[in-house]
Amino acid sequence: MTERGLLIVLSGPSGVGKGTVRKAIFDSGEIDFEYSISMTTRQKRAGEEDGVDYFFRSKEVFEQLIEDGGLLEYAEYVGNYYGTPLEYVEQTLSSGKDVFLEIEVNGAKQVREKMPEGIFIFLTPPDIMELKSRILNRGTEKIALVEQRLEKAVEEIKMMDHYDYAVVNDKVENAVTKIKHIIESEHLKVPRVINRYKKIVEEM
Ligand SMILES: Nc1nc2c(ncn2[C@@H]2O[C@H](COP(=O)(O)OP(=O)(O)O)[C@@H](O)[C@H]2O)c(=O)[nH]1
Ligand SMILES: Nc1ncnc2c1ncn2[C@@H]1O[C@H](COP(=O)(O)OP(=O)(O)O)[C@@H](O)[C@H]1O
Repeated sequence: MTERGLLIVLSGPSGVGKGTVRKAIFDSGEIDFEYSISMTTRQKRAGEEDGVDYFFRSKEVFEQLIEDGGLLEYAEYVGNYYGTPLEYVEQTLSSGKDVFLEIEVNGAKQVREKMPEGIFIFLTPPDIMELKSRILNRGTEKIALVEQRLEKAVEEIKMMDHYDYAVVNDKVENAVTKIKHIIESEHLKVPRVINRYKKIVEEM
């Protein structure tokens, strides 16, 4: 039997740098994982592509998928739905590959309940003013939305104690190094290593 892949969940407030850090880990080429593309009802931003950044869908399509049980988790975030399609996650983990989710905190909580064997990593900003300046610098949100996202961030940071690891995103390289170490250490945990040996013995 193929050993199930690891489920890695990276969460944290909007604008903290989740997308930047995830892309940097992926681009380093040192860690192998499949990124689960989320579905959302929010408007596509300039430069975003359907099926790459998100599956951009209508509210009706999204709500139908909720009803059909097609989402591992979902959340409403500043007026839009965001969710993780279940089938892709399940098939990829079953095929032995690691899956990486980059989601907000309410979704991460649901995943923790359904798949407690996952690794839950919380990415934190060095401080709240730095978070504000990152959201402003990114320039993707209107000022009222920036305020809403910041208010939400304060609530989100309080949920840190539901996670296995907390990583400060001071410099992207630092956060990337730490997260790579976390993933590598998880692969070295004895129960996983024993499973690998069992597989070799079975095949002998
Ligand atoms: N629960 C959940 N949150 C998601 C999902 N995909 C993205 N998010 C989160 O939703 C929030 C808003 O995403 P977005 O509008 O793309 O803003 P950005 O991540 O700040 O660029 C962010 O915290 C995302 O990490 C998902 O599938 N499920
Ligand atoms: N360590 C960092 N130092 C400075 N700026 C950063 C850092 N990480 C990310 N950023 C910038 O902050 C903004 C938000 O990052 P992004 O990855 O979109 O966040 P999230 O996916 O958490 O919403 C982007 O403009 C990004 O370039």
